[in-house]
Amino acid sequence: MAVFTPVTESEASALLQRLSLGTLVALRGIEGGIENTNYFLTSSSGQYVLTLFERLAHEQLPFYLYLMKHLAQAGIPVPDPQGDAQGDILFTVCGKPAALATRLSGSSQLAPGERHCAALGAMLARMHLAARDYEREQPNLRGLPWWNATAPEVLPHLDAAQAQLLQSELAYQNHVAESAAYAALPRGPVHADLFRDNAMFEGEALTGIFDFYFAGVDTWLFDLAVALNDWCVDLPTGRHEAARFEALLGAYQGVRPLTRHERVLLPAMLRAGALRFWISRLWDYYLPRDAQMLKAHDPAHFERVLRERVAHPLRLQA
Ligand SMILES: Nc1ncnc2c1ncn2[C@@H]1O[C@H](COP(=O)(O)OP(=O)(O)OP(=O)(O)O)[C@@H](O)[C@H]1O
Ligand SMILES: N[C@@H](CCO)C(=O)O
Repeated sequence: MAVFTPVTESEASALLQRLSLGTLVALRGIEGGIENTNYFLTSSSGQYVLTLFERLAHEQLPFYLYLMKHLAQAGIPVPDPQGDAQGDILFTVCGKPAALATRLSGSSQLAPGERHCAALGAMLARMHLAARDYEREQPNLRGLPWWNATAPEVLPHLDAAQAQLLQSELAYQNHVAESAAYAALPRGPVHADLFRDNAMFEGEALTGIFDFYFAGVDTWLFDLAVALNDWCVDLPTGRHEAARFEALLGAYQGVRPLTRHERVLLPAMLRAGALRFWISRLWDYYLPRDAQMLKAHDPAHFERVLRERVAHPLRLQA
């Protein structure tokens, strides 16, 4: 369970009062999630999620929270951070930066079919377009500079073959990032962590996407690759699953067709997406932080995905 910081009912009530959102009815810690403390909060005026940010600094948070607000106002179904009378949406609870956002209905579809993937792909493209006029700037803080900085911390924990893979893939991604094709990729605010557990469905209808706390300005193609690597993968083997892959990519392109450079670099970005989560999972696994109960994600999965993407690059027709 991801309750790193316990919140009392009186602390939650004080926040509700500040936001004029009625009186507290229920407060329940949320299991799952490995980054932040999350509670479902029901008040006399509605259902919300209270998040205490454990790793992110106060200065980084306005980018995420105002992005969510921007997207919500543009009609993208995302949690809408609630503001006080001054319009502030970032607060302090138990000494931690905190926000209260609307709760999405539905539940995550952890075994998605083609229709779920298509709904997600279309929404991802809509989200990219809706974020184009978002004015705040923040790089993807889990981008290439972070991979380069974090790899030396995890390398001592790897065997020789893993270390070789990590180092050669990093070298390849640094090389790609210096290319003219990469510089030509369209970019903007991206989610950067749009996994199955960060979307909600009711049946086959997508009711929303959430957990924007890895968002940043990066290439749209990287965001798409992260989603394809999770939604369209055979989990035991790490192989891509063609029907779901076509469904997600086709629906994305139904809203925003890929550019020529994006088509060329998709195989490289699928590798980049696998590398990003292999490194972060290694980091969480070998260098864990305190938690009441913390279940680290399995790093070996993204090692398999990366090996697959290197061995069997997907080619799109030019
Ligand atoms: N706005 C929301 N509406 C409905 N449910 C939510 C909302 N925000 C969070 N949740 C629930 O809380 C759980 C944990 O949230 P989340 O995934 O954001 O955790 P985290 O620790 O911040 O992130 P991570 O995915 O990085 O582990 C989700 O799986 C979901 O069930
Ligand atoms: N989506 C990440 C967890 C952090 O949000 C992972 O699966 O490793």
